[in-house]
Amino acid sequence: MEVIHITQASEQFNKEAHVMAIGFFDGVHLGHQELLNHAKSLAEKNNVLFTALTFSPHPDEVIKGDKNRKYITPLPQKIEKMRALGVDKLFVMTFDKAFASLPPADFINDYIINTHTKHVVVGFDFTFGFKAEGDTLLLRKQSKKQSFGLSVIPKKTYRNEKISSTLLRRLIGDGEVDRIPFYLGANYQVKVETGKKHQTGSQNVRTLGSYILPKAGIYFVKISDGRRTVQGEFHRYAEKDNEIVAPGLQALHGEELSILFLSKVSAASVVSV
Ligand SMILES: Cc1cc2nc3c(=O)[nH]c(=O)nc-3n(C[C@H](O)[C@H](O)[C@H](O)COP(=O)(O)O)c2cc1C
Ligand SMILES: Nc1ncnc2c1ncn2[C@@H]1O[C@H](COP(=O)(O)OP(=O)(O)O)[C@@H](O)[C@H]1O
Repeated sequence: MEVIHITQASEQFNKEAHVMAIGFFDGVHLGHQELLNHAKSLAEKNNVLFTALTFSPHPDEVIKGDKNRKYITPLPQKIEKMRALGVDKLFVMTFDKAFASLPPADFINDYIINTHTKHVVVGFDFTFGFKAEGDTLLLRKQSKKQSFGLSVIPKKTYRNEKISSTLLRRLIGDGEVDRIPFYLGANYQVKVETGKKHQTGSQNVRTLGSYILPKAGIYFVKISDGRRTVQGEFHRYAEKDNEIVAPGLQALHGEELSILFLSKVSAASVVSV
C-alpha cells in the first residue's frame, strides 16, 4: 500500500482510475470495514485501484480547537489497518483551516473528478465541505451530473445501535473494554513504551501515540513484545504513570510493547488483592 500525504487543497494527487472510500475512519471499526470491503470488491470487479481518502488531524482539532484529542487508532495504526484491508493507495489529507473552508462543490471537483475517481463509497451519514454542508444527497445529485459512481453504505448496527467511533470512545473511556470486539471486530489495542521497573514487579509504561485510555482501574490484558505474548494486567492511574504487570516477559527500559485490553478486573477482585 502506498501512503500519499496531501497538503495542497487542489493538488493533483492521482492519475489512475480508482474506487475511493472517504471518511475519517477512527478505529476502522466494523461499520468502516463493511464500507471499505464494499469499495475493495467494486475496485476488483472493475479492475481499478482501491483507494481511501482520510484526514489528519481530526476535523474537530481544527474546527473546535480540540487540541489534545485522543484517538482509537492514531494515524500509524489507522494506516496499518487500511493496509490489512487491502487498500492500494491511502490519501491522507492535512485537515487545516483552508481545507475546512472548501465548498462542497470544490471538494467534488478537486478531490473526486480531478483525481480520476470512477466510484465513491461513503456511509449514510457522511458529510463534507465548508460547515459540513455537503451530504450524500448532494453527492448523489453530482454523481449523475458529473458521471462518477456512488455507493452509500447503510447504517451498520449492533443490537440496534449504530456502530460508531463515538460509541467506541465511550466504551473505552468507561472501561467497558470487554464489549469493544462487538463493534471494533477486535480487542482494543495500544502501543506503549516501557519505563522504570518497580520492586513489586510492575513496570511504568507510556503510550506511543495519542490513544484514548480506559478510565482508572485494573485491566486484564495480553502483552506482546513482538516475540512473546503473555497475559497480564494494565494498571491505569488517573494521576501517575500507568503500569503493567507482565509475568514472564522481561521487558527492558524503552521497549515497545502492544497491549490488548480484554476486560476490567472486577471491583470485588480488586478488594481481595
Ligand atoms: C473539504 C471538507 C471541508 C470540511 N469542512 C468542514 C467544516 O467547515 N465544518 C465541519 O464541521 N466539518 C467539516 N468537514 C468535516 C466533515 O464534515 C466530516 O467530519 C469529515 O469529512 C469526515 O467525515 P466522516 O466523519 O463521515 O468520516 C469538512 C470535510 C471536508 C472533506
Ligand atoms: N455504522 C456505520 N455504518 C455505515 N457506515 C458508517 C458507519 N459508521 C461510519 N460510517 C461511514 O464511514 C465513514 C467514516 O465515518 P466516521 O465519521 O469516521 O465514523 P464514525 O461515524 O464511526 O465516527 C463515513 O462515510 C461514514 O458515513
